[in-house]
Amino acid sequence: MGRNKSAWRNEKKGGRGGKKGGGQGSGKGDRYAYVSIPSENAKYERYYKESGLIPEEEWDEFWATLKRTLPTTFRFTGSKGHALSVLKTLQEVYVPHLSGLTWEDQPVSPPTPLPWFPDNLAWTMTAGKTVIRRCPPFKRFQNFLVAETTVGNISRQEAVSMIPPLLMDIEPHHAVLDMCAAPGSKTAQLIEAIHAGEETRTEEAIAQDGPTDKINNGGRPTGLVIANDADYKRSHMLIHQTKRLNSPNLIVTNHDATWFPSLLISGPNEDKEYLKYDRILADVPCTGDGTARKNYGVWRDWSPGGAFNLHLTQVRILVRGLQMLKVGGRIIYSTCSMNPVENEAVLASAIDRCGGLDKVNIVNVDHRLPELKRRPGVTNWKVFDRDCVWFNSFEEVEKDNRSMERLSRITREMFPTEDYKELDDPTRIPLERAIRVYPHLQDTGGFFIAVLEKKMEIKTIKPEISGRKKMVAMAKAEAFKREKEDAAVGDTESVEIAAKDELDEDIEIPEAPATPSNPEPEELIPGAPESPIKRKLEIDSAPPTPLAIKKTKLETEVTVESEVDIEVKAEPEVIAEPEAEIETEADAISAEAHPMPSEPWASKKDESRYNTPAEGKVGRRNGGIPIEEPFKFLAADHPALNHIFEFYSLSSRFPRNCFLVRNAEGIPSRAIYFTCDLARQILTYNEGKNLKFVHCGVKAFFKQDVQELDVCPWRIQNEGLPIIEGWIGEDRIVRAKKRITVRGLLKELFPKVNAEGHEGDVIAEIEQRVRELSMGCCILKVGLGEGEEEFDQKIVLPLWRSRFSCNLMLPKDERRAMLMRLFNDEEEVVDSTNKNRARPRANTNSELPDGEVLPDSEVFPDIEDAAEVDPELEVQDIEGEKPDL
Ligand SMILES: C[S@@+](CC[C@H](N)C(=O)[O-])C[C@H]1O[C@@H](n2cnc3c(N)ncnc32)[C@H](O)[C@@H]1O
Repeated sequence: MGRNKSAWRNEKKGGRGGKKGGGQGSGKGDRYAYVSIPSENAKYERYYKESGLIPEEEWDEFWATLKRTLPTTFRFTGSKGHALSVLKTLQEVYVPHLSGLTWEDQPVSPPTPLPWFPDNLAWTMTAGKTVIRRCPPFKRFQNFLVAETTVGNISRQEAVSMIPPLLMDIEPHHAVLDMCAAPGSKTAQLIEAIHAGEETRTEEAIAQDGPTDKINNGGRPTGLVIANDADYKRSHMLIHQTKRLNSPNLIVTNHDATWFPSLLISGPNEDKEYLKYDRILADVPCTGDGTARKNYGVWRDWSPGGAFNLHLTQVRILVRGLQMLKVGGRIIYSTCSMNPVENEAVLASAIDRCGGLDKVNIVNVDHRLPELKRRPGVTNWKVFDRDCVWFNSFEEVEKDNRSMERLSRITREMFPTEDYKELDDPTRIPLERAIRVYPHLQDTGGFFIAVLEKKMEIKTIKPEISGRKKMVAMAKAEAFKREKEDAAVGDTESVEIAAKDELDEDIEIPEAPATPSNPEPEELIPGAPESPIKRKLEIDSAPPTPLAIKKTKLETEVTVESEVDIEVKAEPEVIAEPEAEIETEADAISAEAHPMPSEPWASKKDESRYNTPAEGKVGRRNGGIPIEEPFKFLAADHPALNHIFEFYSLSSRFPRNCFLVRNAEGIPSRAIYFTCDLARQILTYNEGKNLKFVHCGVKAFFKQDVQELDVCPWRIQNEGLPIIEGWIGEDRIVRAKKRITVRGLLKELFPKVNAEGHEGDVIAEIEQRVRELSMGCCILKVGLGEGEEEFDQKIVLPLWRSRFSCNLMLPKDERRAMLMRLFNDEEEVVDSTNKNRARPRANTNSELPDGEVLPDSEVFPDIEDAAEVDPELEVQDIEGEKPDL
């Protein structure tokens, strides 16, 4: 945020330090002009120039590309049928209008698909911000992108960041762990993969007869994604980022991935066992030096020591992931760094610790994504120390006579061993199977990816040699040596033994990662506001908690002992903060999850999020530790569920045991959430074990104030609708075919039920059917029509039948997105009744004229969520909030 702002401010001022011109396609219309940020860092340049990683003949192009602003890339939500129709709109409506344009006499390119991404589902766009804001066809395109992003059909994501999930081959039954998930762009892809093909499978399942549906689970996936991040606030960004996907197959956790706890689930014989994952993503914290094209902080803060700091944490995360993986399962290790110390050295070290190639190997993925230009992982590299001295081996470090403090963080594991270099040695680790993506190859950021497969259970983990302990040992040894030399007595052998003892001791107690009481040297952790380096720092500088104290012991368990399933015992109880409240908090700190305010298609909502400091709405805390509401499952025969199943004639094949609420009493007082069976097992079997679950479940039903006793107060939430709609009985369904009906319902709030034959009768087609319906929630199903006036796609929307009107329960931004997509209508939604303006303070309907029911939570979703937790908050917030009319 800060970085980009300053970058653009600099540009307006004429810039400082940035080079001008050059590069392919440079011109006013394209982004291919050097941006005037100080894209200079002598050490960074020297490191990559002298590293030998980039062939000499490619250097100029590599370096020039790194200095250019990254093109904007975005992705369609592949698992949603809806999103595919949005892709069609892009291809058939927008691209033709954006082709062949010039701006200020310069050609401007239309968006094009990323050649290596399957099914044209990801696109790249080089048009600059000025063009997007000022050139009318691009401006219209921007509106389209904003609208579709808001409703979850499009996600803005850096191109290279899309690669790891594509190599995971996730299937709907997989248990997937995303160890370092925030802000969640890859998590979204993992969730989409879990839900791939669900729409078709569900339709087939619904069409089947029969009382039970155990085998195909009603078409729903049986797998699960667990998205974890060690940073509490960032773990809540995950909720925000994934919310648009409405997945019941998601749990968000907040643990340090180096000792991610083992989770109990049902075993095959009614017993319990620890969950092992089919797929794991370890997209670890890194220096992020491949992100210089979008992260100004890299230019400002890159230093050779950054990689040393992170190497050990990266190894530990990967080793813990390998422990938790099923035999035959795959873990993807990735970073947005190009430095071998954070990449190949980590792979080699983790494989070695796990027992070598018999246990874990690197999978050859050369044939995958054939259009992706890449370079193989390196088998030989040098290490550049903080004084910009190159070392070819650890022996050279040991011989160096500069102060130990200067060399302390360099460990043997950071170097290639001789056998990596022997390409024909079948026992060496095939590091060349990893993927290196360099910016100049396909106009992207720099990235590293490796796919690892677990071949056998890992029984023992080889210990690590800690840099810090080594430093102490070596410093002591050196001091001792000097002492001896000074005294002209002593033998060098005893000095070596002293050092060795320290190193051995190190094996017993691995080094704890940096904490406030164990800070990193400042030079090594520069704090660029949005840099990944800063992100690491944020975690390290979190207030000390009992959790941090516990770390050392648990890390010892992970890295030294045989594979022990970790059960967290000593952490203080952590209870969920009310989600809505935290989302607000997370909104303010979101650095990466959303388009930056300066992004041309960042929505207003996103911009305000960035402009709002994280203050005011602080969640409840217990001694600095966030308080989370527990997840309580409703009994299958709970009266609220009985009422719901009866009112909506919900099929008996729809599972009743996966509904939950978020309060300690387990009372369905406001919202009822739905999740999958594996998530249910995890949340119930691991309850009371101090695990930090921060999110699970899709809001399926919400309790509405109703005027009459026989009206079911449980209305279907829009986010839960896709999961439930197919199982609802005909009694609560209104069917339509005509475009005019859909448009009218989207365009107008509270259209009259009794306007038959009068002007403004927007629901003529369904009026009779709506009159027959009893009051309350129902669903509108628009079928596949063939006539000219009919719709050619399926739509299902929640509808509320009031005494005098029927109203779609959709937030305005969703109405706008649909109006734009389906009818190319960019005009405002109308409220012909004007009733919202006289909206009462609280969300009671009794004060409304004509007995209308306002779907409050749809108009004010955050407020209602917050109100669920604290009734006082409800009144205060509603008073303070201005309806967006
Ligand atoms: C490179 S980012 C992950 C990006 C993410 N996978 C995505 O695609 O949006 C690294 C994340 O790791 C988190 N992190 C840092 N140290 C961690 C640890 N020890 N355990 C778990 N997460 C950690 C950071 O908070 C940060 O969100």
